[in-house]
Amino acid sequence: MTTGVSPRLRPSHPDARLVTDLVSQFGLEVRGSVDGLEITGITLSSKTVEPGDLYVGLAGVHAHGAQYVDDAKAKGAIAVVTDARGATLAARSGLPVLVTADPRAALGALSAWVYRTTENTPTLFGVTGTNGKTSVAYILEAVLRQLGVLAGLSTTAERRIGDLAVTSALTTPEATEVHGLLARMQEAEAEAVIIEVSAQALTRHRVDGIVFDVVGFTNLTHDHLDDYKTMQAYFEAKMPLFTTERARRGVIITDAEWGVKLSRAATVPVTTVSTYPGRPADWYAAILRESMDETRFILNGPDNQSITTSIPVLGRHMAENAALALVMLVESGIELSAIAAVLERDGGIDVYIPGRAERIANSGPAVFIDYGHSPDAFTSTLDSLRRVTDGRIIMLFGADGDRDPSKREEMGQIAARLADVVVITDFHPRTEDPAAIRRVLVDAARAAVPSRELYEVADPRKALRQALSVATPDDAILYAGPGHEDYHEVAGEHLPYSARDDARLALHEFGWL
Ligand SMILES: CC(=O)N[C@H]1[C@@H](OP(=O)(O)OP(=O)(O)OC[C@H]2O[C@@H](n3ccc(=O)[nH]c3=O)[C@H](O)[C@@H]2O)O[C@H](CO)[C@@H](O)[C@@H]1O[C@H](C)C(=O)N[C@@H](C)C(=O)N[C@H](CCC(=O)O)C(=O)O
Ligand SMILES: Nc1ncnc2c1ncn2[C@@H]1O[C@H](COP(=O)(O)OP(=O)(O)OP(=O)(O)O)[C@@H](O)[C@H]1O
Repeated sequence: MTTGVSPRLRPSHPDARLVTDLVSQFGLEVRGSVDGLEITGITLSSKTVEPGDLYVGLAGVHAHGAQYVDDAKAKGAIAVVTDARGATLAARSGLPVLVTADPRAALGALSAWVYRTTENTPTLFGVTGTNGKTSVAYILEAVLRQLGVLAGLSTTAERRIGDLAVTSALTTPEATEVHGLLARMQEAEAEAVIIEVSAQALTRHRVDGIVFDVVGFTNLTHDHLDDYKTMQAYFEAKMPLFTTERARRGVIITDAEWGVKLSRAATVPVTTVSTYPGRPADWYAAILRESMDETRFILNGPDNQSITTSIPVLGRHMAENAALALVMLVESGIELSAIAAVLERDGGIDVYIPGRAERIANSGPAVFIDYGHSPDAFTSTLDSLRRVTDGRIIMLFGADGDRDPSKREEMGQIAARLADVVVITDFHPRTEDPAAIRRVLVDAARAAVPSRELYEVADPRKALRQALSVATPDDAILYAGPGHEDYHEVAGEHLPYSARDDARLALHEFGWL
């Protein structure tokens, strides 16, 4: 069992910077002496402080970071940045304290200065949207690799540069970590860096201090209304990524109205992509062929530019993600003909997206582990699966505790409408009562389709076996939720659980593997 503090990637040979320079650069109020002090890093969690760090004590939802200053000092922090309240809390530590009114708002600029990330910056790609960010990021990285370009990656699943990877805790890391990561990628001579940008990241200043060369938008659908209350507020949280303060140009999927609205609100030059010929857009993607393992599509753009290629993943939405990634690459200055040549050479986009419609085995019923945890993600994957499945679709899922409860009913309804068999289980209950979460899903599914074959099985291991026990080799099982993750979060603890490993084990037990 673990409480899950993931390691961070940060520069291995950081240049030291004088605290006196930092103070004058940012006009900080100093309490204590900083003469001659040098810092080599910056962090806002005492748990991840390294010797020589500037520790930033932020007011949080549960605590004030300055409370942990003794822990930070013990790990080697040499000074603290915090607000007025934090300065009082940090005084006892004896560390010099640098005071600013809103440290979170200053964090991006401070971190960029500490790690010098505004110098020699690689080409920066940012991806946002409710669903598809991780997938687009992996596709961008794959195509860049196929083009011979080393790209660093920051996703919900992992932060990675070449063979060096660490597991992610947040979709978008805090600003201190983003800039440390960027500096590490610069050290590794990455020519490009791809960062998934969540709405929360924009709201909480996590990508401040970065100007992306190209930003991409997938879609905006029901999620995170616990944070934003309305879809309009959620839209307004994402919109600033498409302004000149944060980006140079944008690529937007305009299949739905939110994309059209964003393309109008953006203050950067925008290129649009659609999968509907009737929609006004600069580029159109059309599906040519779909199977459980591959989606082939054509993408046509201005000046008769065209590419026909495939992505080795199930789903129209994955082709849409690929189209967005390809147009983002074109907008970064890469010729489509150069991309077409390497994709032709390699037989398509050579990408592995962990836990996104990931097929577990090629024998027995097709089992897909998918990170879908919103109504639109369910719809997209179930629709795609229906088009390529001869037998029945068995949908196994649960819902996150402590995350937007308003989407649960819709998830239950969609599963009941679009699948043939529904198995409802526990996902990450976190601090909520798992039975109460299941009850909402079960009631919504039953109300939507009273005749639907439905099982409620709390233990996910047993639920998976329940799904397999009713499956034939022609059927498909969609296990939505766990994706790449290797834990279940229950009451503040991470319990080991990998749906991918368990699916392999279960397929063995049933004699399918
Ligand atoms: C609501 C939210 O964003 N909360 C974030 C916030 O937590 P918090 O304000 O509760 O922090 P706190 O526990 O009060 O602690 C205050 C300060 O003390 C520090 N501290 C705390 C304890 C300690 O021992 N030592 C220490 O230094 C913390 O680092 C923090 O700076 O600061 C923490 C430290 O950076 C984050 O881990 C935490 O993200 C939580 C886990 C979270 O779930 N965030 C979600 C909503 C989120 O950001 N999601 C998006 C979108 C995902 C998607 O697209 O689906 C994401 O980008 O991941
Ligand atoms: N373009 C899309 N449209 C609708 N659903 C999608 C799309 N792309 C992916 N999905 C669904 O959303 C799930 C999550 O995909 P992905 O991880 O790429 O999105 P994300 O935006 O990064 O989400 P998160 O930040 O929660 O990881 C997939 O497993 C799939 O079910």
